[in-house]
Amino acid sequence: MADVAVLGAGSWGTTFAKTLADGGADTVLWARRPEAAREIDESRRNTRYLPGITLPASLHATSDIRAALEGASQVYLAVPSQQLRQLLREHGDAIEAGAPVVSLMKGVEAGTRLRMSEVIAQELRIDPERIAVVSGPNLALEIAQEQPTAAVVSSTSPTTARDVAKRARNDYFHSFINTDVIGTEFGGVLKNLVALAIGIVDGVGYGENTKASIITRGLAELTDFAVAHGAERETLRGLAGLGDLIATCGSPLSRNFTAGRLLGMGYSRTDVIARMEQVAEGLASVDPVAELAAARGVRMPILEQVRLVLDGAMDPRDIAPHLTTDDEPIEE
Ligand SMILES: NC(=O)c1ccc[n+]([C@@H]2O[C@H](COP(=O)([O-])OP(=O)(O)OC[C@H]3O[C@@H](n4cnc5c(N)ncnc54)[C@H](O)[C@@H]3O)[C@@H](O)[C@H]2O)c1
Ligand SMILES: O=P(O)(O)OC[C@H](O)CO
Repeated sequence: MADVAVLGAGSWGTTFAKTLADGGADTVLWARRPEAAREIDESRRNTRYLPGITLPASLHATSDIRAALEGASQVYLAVPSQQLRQLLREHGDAIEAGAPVVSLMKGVEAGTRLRMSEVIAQELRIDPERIAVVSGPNLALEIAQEQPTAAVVSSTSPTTARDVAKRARNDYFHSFINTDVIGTEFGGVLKNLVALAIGIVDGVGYGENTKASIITRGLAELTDFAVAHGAERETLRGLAGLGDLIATCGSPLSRNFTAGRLLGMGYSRTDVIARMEQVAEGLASVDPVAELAAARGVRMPILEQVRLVLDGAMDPRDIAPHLTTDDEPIEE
């Protein structure tokens, strides 16, 4: 029995489990594939997702999800967003009563358009005060290499946020806290969409002016969207907004940037999905976010263009920080 359980042994789940274990938490990582659990447990490696990284001996792995959850006083979730509901439906009853449940994910559920904390609350029927989310400029491999990094832990309960932040920290990883779950979650979701746009720009071969223009307008766009849904404007200027935009839009480690780059090079949506070996959450979040924006009347020209490129309805070379139909100057 471990004190802390992490579900999902991809690049982020494994890195976060290492981060917790390096901070002194007695941690177990659940991997769907038995061979992945065996490799982590016996060889201290997860070669598929974290090449070159040696995992701490104190971190244990199992493919038995119910054994992983037994006795865990905190549960961290790191599976692709579209898979979360089914996982909780099948195994949520094994989560210990009262244990905080923490989303490490950055997606919106297609169809329901719900954020991950909302899916958790709905499926587990637990008090939102027991739920936390972690977000920020957190490219997994850099953290696994123990490069100094910060994130923000958000919960409507300051106590839950503090309890999680105290565990999720070590010499190279620091957790700040806030109570703006909406802003923190939407920051992580929407930066993926801007990263897709920047990847498209890169794939086309445009330079830094175009990228800086789109990142800056992207920040305005995602802030308007989040605020319209109840977020605090300030959150989007923090680690979960601006911070994550800088990391994700500037790094070839980002899967969303990589997916966008392929689109910019002329690959179709289907080809891009087929070529991605890890999850690029932005691809599944584009439509639900566009639907949410339309419902609240939020103008999102960058998102709209990414959507058109994905649908094959726009030449990637035409992507710009504004819509070509924008004739009248608008306020910055
Ligand atoms: N990788 C990062 O740098 C990073 C950083 C911050 C947040 N995140 C977020 O973390 C979440 C997970 O991303 P990741 O990078 O670990 O993805 P990944 O593609 O590296 O790994 C996904 C993991 O989920 C497992 N999985 C897939 N389908 C599943 C299912 N139906 N049930 C259970 N497990 C399943 C896979 O086997 C794999 O172990 C995403 O929402 C992502 O946005 C990732
Ligand atoms: O690889 P991405 O594009 O999913 O980005 C990973 C993290 O969210 C960066 O903070």
